[in-house]
Amino acid sequence: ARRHHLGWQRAWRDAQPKRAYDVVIVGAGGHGLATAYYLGKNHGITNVAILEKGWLGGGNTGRNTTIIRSNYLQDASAALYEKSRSLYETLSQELNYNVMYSPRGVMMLAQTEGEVRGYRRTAHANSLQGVATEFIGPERVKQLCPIIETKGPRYPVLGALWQPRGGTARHDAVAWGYARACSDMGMDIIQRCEVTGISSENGHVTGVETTRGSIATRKLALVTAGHSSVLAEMAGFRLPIESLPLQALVSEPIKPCMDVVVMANTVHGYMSQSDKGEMVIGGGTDGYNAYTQRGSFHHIEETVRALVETFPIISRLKMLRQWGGIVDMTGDRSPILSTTPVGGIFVNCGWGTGGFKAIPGSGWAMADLLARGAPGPIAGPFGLERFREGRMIDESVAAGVAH
Ligand SMILES: Cc1cc2nc3c(=O)[nH]c(=O)nc-3n(C[C@H](O)[C@H](O)[C@H](O)COP(=O)(O)OP(=O)(O)OC[C@H]3O[C@@H](n4cnc5c(N)ncnc54)[C@H](O)[C@@H]3O)c2cc1C
Ligand SMILES: CSCC(=O)[O-]
Repeated sequence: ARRHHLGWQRAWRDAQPKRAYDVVIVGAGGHGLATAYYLGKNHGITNVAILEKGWLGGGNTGRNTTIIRSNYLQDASAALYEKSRSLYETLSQELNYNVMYSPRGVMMLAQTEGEVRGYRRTAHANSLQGVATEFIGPERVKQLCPIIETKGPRYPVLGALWQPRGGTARHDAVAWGYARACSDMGMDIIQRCEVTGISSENGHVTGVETTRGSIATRKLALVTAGHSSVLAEMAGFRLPIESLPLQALVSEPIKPCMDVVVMANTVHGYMSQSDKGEMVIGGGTDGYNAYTQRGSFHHIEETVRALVETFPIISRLKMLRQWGGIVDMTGDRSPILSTTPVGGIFVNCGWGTGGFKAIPGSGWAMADLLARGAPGPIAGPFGLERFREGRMIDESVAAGVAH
């Protein structure tokens, strides 16, 4: 019983930093942990440290509204997000950890004629990309989600882009599952260890300064979401990223009333119901750059008011909790998986408001880039150079809610 009891409690070692590693990853969020996991699993590289200034999963990965989908427009996005969505399908088995993946279906409402045309276009693109989506009419929307008012006076529901195998997963469990697997492979996850400086020699990285001492490495991955520009500045280069708060809120728990995810870009909100019964509600980013992770009253008003015509039931709900994260927004709303101007330094960032769904696919592609020093087919289009070349991968419409 004692061994079993200890086995149950064992999650990941609270490792002490060594003086040097083959690879150092800054940021123990979902993307950093998944990158480490696939480095070990796909490439046999395990002399790895994942450095986290707070607690693992405490950044955006532990603060998001957990929507998983791959119904983006561009071919490069479809390859990345569909790889990720398909890895989520068996992630619990892969990690032997229940990440509670729930393919309950995701719909993006069309509430203007422009959105009808836009989502029909995306549905056609998805069918060419091997992503299973379809454009459905208002009757089907009502059948799938009876609490929706499809005949609202200002924004009637004209249809939706429907992805049946989209859904949600438990965000903490995704981080914890990857962390335990990395620890079991002998990697060191070092929490409460902030990177405060990055050293290099003759244009190549040599190590990092941290609040727990210096650590040498010749291969460094910066995976720090809203703080990516801060880390890049330590290394002496800049990133085309803006950091803004993105907020979310949950209502008091109520009886099951919604078993799909609904996103409404026109009114700028989205909603699902958690397994505990809370309505999980999100909207757009705050209108200014900041590093706060707090909620704000005006946001409740803005987001709930936007959704109340489409979901009248929320007008009588009490809101329970509100919070924010710091999202790393690129101009084209697509991520950056890339080498950098400093030899041996790589970045995985720019996931903005929609990177939770990409964690497994991003980790897979980033591990490949780190192991081989050059991007594979999935990471290839997402290099930093696209911003110099003007080769945008424009997903500003497909972003969760148009930001
Ligand atoms: C409110 C909200 C709702 C969202 N909803 C969704 C959604 O429904 N679906 C979806 O796909 N995406 C969603 N997202 C986006 C998604 O959460 C993020 O894109 C994703 O979690 C980013 O993961 P990450 O690992 O890159 O970053 P994080 O999880 O933020 O991890 C980065 C880590 O780096 C650490 N760090 C920073 N600086 C340092 C340093 N100097 N030294 C050491 N460590 C450092 C931080 O502490 C942090 O833990 C949402 C985001 C928010 C905020
Ligand atoms: C925060 S928006 C969620 C998404 O991109 O599906």
